[in-house]
Amino acid sequence: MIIPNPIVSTTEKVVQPPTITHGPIGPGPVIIRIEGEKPEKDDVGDNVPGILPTSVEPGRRLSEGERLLLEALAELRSPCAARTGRFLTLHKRRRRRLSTRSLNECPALLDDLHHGNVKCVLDRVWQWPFNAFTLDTATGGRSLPVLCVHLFHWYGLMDHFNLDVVRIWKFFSLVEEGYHSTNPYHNAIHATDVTQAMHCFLQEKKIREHLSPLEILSALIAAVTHDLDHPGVNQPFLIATSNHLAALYSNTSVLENHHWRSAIGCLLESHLAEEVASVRPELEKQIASLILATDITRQQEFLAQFKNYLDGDSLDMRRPEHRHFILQIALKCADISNPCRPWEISKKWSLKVCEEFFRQGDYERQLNLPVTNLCDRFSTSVPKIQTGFFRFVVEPLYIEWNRFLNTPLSQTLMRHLKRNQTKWESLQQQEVSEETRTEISEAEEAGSDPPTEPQPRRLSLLTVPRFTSKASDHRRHSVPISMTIHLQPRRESLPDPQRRATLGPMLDEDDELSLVSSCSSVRSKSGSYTEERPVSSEALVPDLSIASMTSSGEAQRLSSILQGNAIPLAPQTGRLTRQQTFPPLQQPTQYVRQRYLSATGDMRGSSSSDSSGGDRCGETKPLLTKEKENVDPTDAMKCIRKQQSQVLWKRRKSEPVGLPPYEAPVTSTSSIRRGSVPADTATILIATARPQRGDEERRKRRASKKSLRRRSSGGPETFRQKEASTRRRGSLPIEFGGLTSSASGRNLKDTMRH
Ligand SMILES: Nc1ncnc2c1ncn2[C@@H]1O[C@@H]2COP(=O)(O)O[C@H]2[C@H]1O
Ligand SMILES: [Zn+2]
Repeated sequence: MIIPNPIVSTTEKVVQPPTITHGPIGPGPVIIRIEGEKPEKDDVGDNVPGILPTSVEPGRRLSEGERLLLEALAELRSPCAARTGRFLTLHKRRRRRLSTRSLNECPALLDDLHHGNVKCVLDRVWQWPFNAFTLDTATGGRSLPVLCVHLFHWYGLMDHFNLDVVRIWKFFSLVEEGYHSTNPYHNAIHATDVTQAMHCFLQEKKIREHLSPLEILSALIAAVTHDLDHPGVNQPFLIATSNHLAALYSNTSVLENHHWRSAIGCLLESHLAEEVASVRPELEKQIASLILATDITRQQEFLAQFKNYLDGDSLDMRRPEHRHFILQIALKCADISNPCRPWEISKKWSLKVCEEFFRQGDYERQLNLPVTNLCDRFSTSVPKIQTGFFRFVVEPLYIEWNRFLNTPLSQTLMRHLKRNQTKWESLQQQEVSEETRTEISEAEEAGSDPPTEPQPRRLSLLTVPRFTSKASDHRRHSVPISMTIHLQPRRESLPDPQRRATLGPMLDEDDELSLVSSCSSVRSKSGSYTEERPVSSEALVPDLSIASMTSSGEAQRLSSILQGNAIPLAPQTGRLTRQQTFPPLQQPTQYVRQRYLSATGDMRGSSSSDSSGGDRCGETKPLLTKEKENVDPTDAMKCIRKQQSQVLWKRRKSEPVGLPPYEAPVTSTSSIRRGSVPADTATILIATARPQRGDEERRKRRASKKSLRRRSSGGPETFRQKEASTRRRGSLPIEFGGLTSSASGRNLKDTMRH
């Protein structure tokens, strides 16, 4: 079978403004790229799908005027914007192009592949032990379109709806592109996995024999787009960071609303919508409703209804609304089906999803937001998350699903689920016993009884800050100084050797991610703590950034277009430019470079100031006020810190304790005092600092009852914690609550709220 090349379109020639690219150095000769044309041999590098480079009028050099004009056009529609502009929370997509990407230019090769490994995988696509990672490898990272096109043929949807295969390819390529390949979990492979699970469920007799082609079409499209353009953080994070999507969807099913609307956007952009014009309203309605059902916070609602139907034996699959309900449940089950895969596959998903949680925790920490329990790599672990998720989320749903289907497939799912659950429980148990052992030995070492005060779990795995000599010099009390989070550009970490040894039998050496959450601190011989460089996992190189659409105005506009209330934007102007919204865990310089890829004038203005390394706080003000939801987090954080420093400085003057001279702004390597520090600092510390187990001073304090009593009777931390929590309003991060008393804090809060 010849797989159509999704890129070289012979049937359509989209009229788009040309984009231009320069040679490697300086403006140089200009190559014009025109959509739909075949590339020159040597110019097939980093193509935007649908835009292939070619030299028009070979040999002719452009005049200066033409060059400037084309440059201006390119600014409007740069390759980056073209690649990322159609979605709302886009970011850099593929960091490196897989070498097999060049297969796009060579369908015959792809065909060979298809008849090889890919065919092998696709031949078994109806079976439950499906490994989406294998398909992804076999297809050179194109599992999503390969699987979907295969399924569309298999179900006869191409013939039934008379679909153009090129448009179908284009549609799935757009969808694939809309997934963030740098998300460990919410990426195109997850979409492939869920679609395959959905395919298995659609094969179940109880379901299959009643479904109409339109329902199959909706179910497959919903499955593959259900997490489209997922930013890798959850809804509470979007709300807490005042993301424009949260405002757009009134804090309700924010991501799911965004996913289905992005799906419709792909239908439109690929022109598939035109091909299904006769059924389009119903198709869109079903896609929206199916995707909205995947909101995990609505689980109880669906589960209760499902139980109701099953208890009353009242499901009638001849009724469209009942079929639709079952498709909703099927998609929900498919979405959380990874715990029901064979252990090796399931475990891989578990590690990936947890890594994504932990990254969110890192963002929260960096922003001084309260770290979500589930996302705190220092206080929870993969086995703990998994046992909870399996028990409280997956099992209840799958029990009912099995009750409904009651087939070999559903029994297989339950079997895998139970087996995997037992494995995670046993891993968790080992973890607990190991921690208990560690605590006892530590207590013995400190010459005291085991601590009676409640200790955060897994304290021994806390990241201990690197104390700069300067900070240590200034330290006056026995209170641990903390807590600057040294966030390196994110990498995956491996479990520490000790823990790996404990969990050894359950783990493979090639596990890409840490089974435990993190063990990034090690103690050197000298007794000081150093950070262990986490081990990189190439396949899971994290986001450099997460980005968002230019403005909520554009989001609103897209929204109204999708609802059919507005004239769609012309292709040239309909592309939304990208801007970062969330903090990148990387060096600011790298971030600046990416941040200012946007063609927005204001942003360009800031770019130069950024690179000059001047006082960016003042310069980011227009950003904070003008482009509210797209605040550069690096700038925002610097502003926050600067303003904090101003507050601290003011307070310090009246502070009874002689504090070391404060050096503003606080940088990532400076430390924040704890204990006797001024009120606002303490509040910040609560959000960022965690007690450091193993810290010599803390051991001493633990051994000293007097010291313990002093702490528990309302020491600064206790007091501030109380104060911080009472001050906190709504979804406002703790840190901002702590700043309410100061004018600068108020200003900052106002600014951030927009
Ligand atoms: N193995 C897992 N462990 C913990 N959470 C999971 C796991 N699999 C899925 N989830 C969560 O369940 C959610 C289902 O919807 P999403 O795919 O949007 O995001 C998913 C994750 O947040
Ligand atoms: Zn999902």
